Amino acid sequence: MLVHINGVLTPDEVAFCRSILESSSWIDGKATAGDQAAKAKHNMQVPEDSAEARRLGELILTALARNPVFNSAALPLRVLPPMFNRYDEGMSFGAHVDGAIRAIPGAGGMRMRADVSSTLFLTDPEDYDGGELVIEDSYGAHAVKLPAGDMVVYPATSLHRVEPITRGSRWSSFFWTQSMVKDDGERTLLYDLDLAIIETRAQLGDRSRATLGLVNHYHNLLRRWAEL
Ligand SMILES: O=C(O)CCC(=O)C(=O)O
Ligand SMILES: [Fe+2]
Repeated sequence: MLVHINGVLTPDEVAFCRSILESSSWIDGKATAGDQAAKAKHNMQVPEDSAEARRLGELILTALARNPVFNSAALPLRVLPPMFNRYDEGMSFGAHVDGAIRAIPGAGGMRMRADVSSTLFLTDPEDYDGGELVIEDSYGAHAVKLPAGDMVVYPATSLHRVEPITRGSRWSSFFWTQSMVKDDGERTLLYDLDLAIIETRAQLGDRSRATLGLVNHYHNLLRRWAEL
């Protein structure tokens, strides 16, 4: 399931992130990629352990914690500290799949499973050409290019790529989430059910038996599928 989440960061937060990133150091993005992905990866990243990445990462984690759509779609158990990348003219990231298991920085060798991938856009679409994030699923390929502050969430199981930049520069934050529900199909059912519950609550109120029944069903499915 591919979900577009509006306004994860406010315009002020985007501007703040961009001002910090402007004075950060940048390294070759191959530093954090596995062997196959590294060959396809032509971009720049802020070093994971830099003060700038940590500070902005905290800001994004706080924004995610308050975002109901992210919490419903990803059902996060752990979120890896957000990282920051940039593609200047001519840069791209060819087709690849994200590694299944990642080390949690500073957690004494603890690792987590990457179930959900996210890109949070920090550049508005009119400021660059190319740079679409193209995600493949059983319905075909989806090209995603969102306003600054918006985010796309997609299953880490999908092949994806970033098209070459032909003008300007595309900045974003990207990160992985271990979900309480590792299977994308089950997560999608829970997300759709949550949307139906929101609609039912609005139309029938919280005291209706229909609302109560659906909420009961939601929690019972989550109880059945969640791994903590
Ligand atoms: O820049 C993006 O939108 C995606 C980055 C990506 O796919 C990755 O770093 O694995
Ligand atoms: Fe990726």
